[in-house]
Amino acid sequence: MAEPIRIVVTGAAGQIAYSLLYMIARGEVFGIDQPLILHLLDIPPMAGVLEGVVMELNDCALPLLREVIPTTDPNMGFKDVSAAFLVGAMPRKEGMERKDLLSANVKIFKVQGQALDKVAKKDVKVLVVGNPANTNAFVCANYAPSIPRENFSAMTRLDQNRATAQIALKLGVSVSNVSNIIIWGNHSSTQYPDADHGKFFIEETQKSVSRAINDESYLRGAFVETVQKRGASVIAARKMSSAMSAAKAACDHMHDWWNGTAPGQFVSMGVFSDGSYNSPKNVIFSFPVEINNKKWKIVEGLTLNDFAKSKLKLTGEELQEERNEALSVLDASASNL
Ligand SMILES: NC(=O)C1=CN([C@@H]2O[C@H](COP(=O)(O)OP(=O)(O)OC[C@H]3O[C@@H](n4cnc5c(N)ncnc54)[C@H](O)[C@@H]3O)[C@@H](O)[C@H]2O)C=CC1
Ligand SMILES: O=C([O-])CC(=O)C(=O)O
Repeated sequence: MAEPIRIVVTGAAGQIAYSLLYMIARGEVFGIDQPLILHLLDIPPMAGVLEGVVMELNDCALPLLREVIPTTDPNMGFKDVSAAFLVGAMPRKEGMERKDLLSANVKIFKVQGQALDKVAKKDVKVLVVGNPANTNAFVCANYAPSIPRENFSAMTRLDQNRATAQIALKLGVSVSNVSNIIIWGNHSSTQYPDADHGKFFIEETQKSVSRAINDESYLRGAFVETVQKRGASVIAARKMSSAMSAAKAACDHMHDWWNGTAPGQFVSMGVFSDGSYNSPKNVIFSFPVEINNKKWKIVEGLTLNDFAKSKLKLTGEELQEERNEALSVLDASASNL
């Protein structure tokens, strides 16, 4: 069997981690032949809860799990890790937008970027889940200059999964038959869920999602809004933000980054923009990507109509605003030292 690899989950005492740790430790992300050492990072007030999580992980008697290391020290949490799930951050409550969390959460990602830079493996794959995820990933990467920028990503896979599930429901097919639904831009209510390039299989034939649905007002209206507002709808119903589905999406994102995408299929990830599709450069923007040998590549050459272009412009502008606000929060906190 392979040598164990070290994986860190931050916010390990929180609700997303409670589902996520189990899925990782079962082998759902890195494979059923890959032993793991799990690092569980949280803040000092949660040290007692972390102990309980460690007990439960041990009690699961999972064959791949070689060791569990709970810690409240980022330098120990990130030491020699090959993959990092950055979940630890404050969640929003009813009535808030995700960007309202910016001033509270952005500082966490500065500290964690610095620790990753110092002690993680240089090829570490970093997935930021904590909100506002795109801007936090931008901050984290900027404080980890010795790690390539393409190793930092933000999670829009939950949005992709939500969008795929809505389309499957509309078509009356299984989600596993639907692919290439895209999330563009920010993990926020300005994101653009796009089914125009979607495909589905029925009776062993591949068909176009938009042609089969043939309802532009749905695809530009209710579909887009349902996905944009799904996080808020879950909060309104549960009084807590999505956790089980967020954990599943984090596993899907890292699984595909680690193992690659099938030929002709793409997935959405927030990654550093190179200006593709007229997006602003130097923000973490969600694009359709194909993955090979653990490297993602933006899918180029897709045709966007004027409606899509206007949506990409809006979400790109929001990301630029968030980035500028994050930088001013960090400047202000640096000058208060
Ligand atoms: N990108 C996405 O699609 C999604 C993102 N989220 C975001 O994920 C984050 C976590 O959500 P939940 O697990 O529900 O929250 P939670 O409140 O249940 O858990 C968060 C955990 O992070 C810990 N934490 C806070 N600061 C930390 C730090 N500096 N280092 C390590 N741990 C720290 C807390 O002590 C807590 O245990 C939130 O920001 C939420 O908005 C949630 C769902 C989907
Ligand atoms: O909506 C929230 O605050 C949590 C989240 O990011 C999501 O469920 O997509």
